[in-house]
Amino acid sequence: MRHAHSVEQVRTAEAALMARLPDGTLMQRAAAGLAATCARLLPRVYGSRVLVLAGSGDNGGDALYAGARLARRGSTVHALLLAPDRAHPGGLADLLAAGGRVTADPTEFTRADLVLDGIVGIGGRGGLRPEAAPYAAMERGGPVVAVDVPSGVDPDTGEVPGAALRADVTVCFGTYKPGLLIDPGASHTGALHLVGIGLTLPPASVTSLQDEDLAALLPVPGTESDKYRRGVVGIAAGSARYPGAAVLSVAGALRGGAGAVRYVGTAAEEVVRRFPETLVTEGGPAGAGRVQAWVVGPGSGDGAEQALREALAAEVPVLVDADGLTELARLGPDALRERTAPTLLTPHTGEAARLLAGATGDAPPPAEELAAARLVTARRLAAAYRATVLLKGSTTVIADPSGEVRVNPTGTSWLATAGSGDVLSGLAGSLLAAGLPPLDAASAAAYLHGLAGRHAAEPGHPIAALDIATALPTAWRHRR
Ligand SMILES: NC(=O)C1=CN([C@@H]2O[C@H](COP(=O)(O)OP(=O)(O)OC[C@H]3O[C@@H](n4cnc5c(N)ncnc54)[C@H](O)[C@@H]3O)[C@@H](O)[C@H]2O)[C@@H](O)CC1
Ligand SMILES: [K+]
Repeated sequence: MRHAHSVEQVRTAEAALMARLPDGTLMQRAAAGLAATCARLLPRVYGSRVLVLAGSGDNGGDALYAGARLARRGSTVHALLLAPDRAHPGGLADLLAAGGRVTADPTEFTRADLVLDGIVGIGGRGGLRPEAAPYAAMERGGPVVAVDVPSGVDPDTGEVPGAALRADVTVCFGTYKPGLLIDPGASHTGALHLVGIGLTLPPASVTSLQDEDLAALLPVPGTESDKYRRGVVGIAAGSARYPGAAVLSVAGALRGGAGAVRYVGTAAEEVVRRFPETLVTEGGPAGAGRVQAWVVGPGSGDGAEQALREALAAEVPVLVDADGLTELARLGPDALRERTAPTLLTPHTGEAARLLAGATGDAPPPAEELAAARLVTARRLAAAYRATVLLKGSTTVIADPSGEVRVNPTGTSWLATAGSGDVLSGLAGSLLAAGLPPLDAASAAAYLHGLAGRHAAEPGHPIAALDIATALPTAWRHRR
């Protein structure tokens, strides 16, 4: 599991540790890790040219001390001070003592072999200030190494309110920060490199599944298993107008580890023709046989209202997607109030906007606004509906009403194709039926779906939604 801690959590842990250690110990640990990473990135440290962009806080201090270490190993190190009279005094003195120099020449940004971004770290708020903003747009050949956080990225949320540096490598201290894992911030970090500084941390505010976590979550049938024990997932999807959504959702469900898939709706003929192993029932969820979890909404069209009401009345986990979400937004959070079993909502940002409007009574916010603030949006929806929310997009974020958040690390932009979400809904529903709690089911499904997209698009070409479902067994088997 990758753990990310909020700025507040990091500050508390740092304060506790600093109280026990001699002054400056933590900063030296950070600077040593930083300089070591830079040395690995440079073909040769001796004779290389390094620029330190240093802001007014301790982030600049880390960068200046790391610059001093590189200068002692023979690099020509320049420091460009964004706030010259407030630069970290100890770091600047050490750099100068090591033979480094201060420069005011911005062209050094393009000339240097390596740039250290020490403008702001976890103390940064708002976009870059005018004196630093031009560096966000300047082209470079060699690497930019961000110190703790690419400057301009909000460390807690991944929001990028203005200009922000783009790094090739981000060296973060003590723990990952949520903003490094969530777009748009995540797209600024390059490779992430964690340097331990000895912090004792509380449970993370945000986590991200890794390969071994997925392996532990995926259901594997035992010798005693039969199809009912493995779970039956019910799919209430598709309509005369959108029969394809039913086929795609069933395709995802069949490869998600449930023992059986039961389909209810008007697209039964198409579903069975494509997947003869599907159990089909006329009518809605209420009249269907035994089901351990429902998926309701993909392509349901006008049938969404009835299907949603019937599925929500069942005392089993329910995943609501697509037209089901539009209907839920109309009903508002009250529609879930009586439920005792978990509910999982899987909106894209447009549906999230409608759901928020349904909860607040305000006009739906612009979807782009929600895409820029994914963590906050997922948490708000989870709290408002008291449901687990999987917010789809360039970084899929899954928020539990308990406040726990998972960020999905897999995926490819080729996944943004019609019907891709229908496959995801079936897959996640299948994992719910197999008994995974909603946060695990949703994060395992997003992880596998992203990997399947990558496998299907390998080495990089357009894919159709059914290709994703077809690649799920490969993703399951190989995982990476
Ligand atoms: N506190 C600690 O024990 C440690 C801190 N470390 C480093 O210290 C950093 C945090 O240091 P600080 O708390 O001094 O904060 P920062 O250095 O991140 O930034 C604070 C300074 O930047 C200014 N500022 C805020 N937003 C800005 C913006 N958008 N543009 C330009 N200037 C802006 C503030 O006025 C303040 O002077 C960490 O990210 C990490 O790099 C590490 O050395 C490890 C130990
Ligand atoms: K930085």
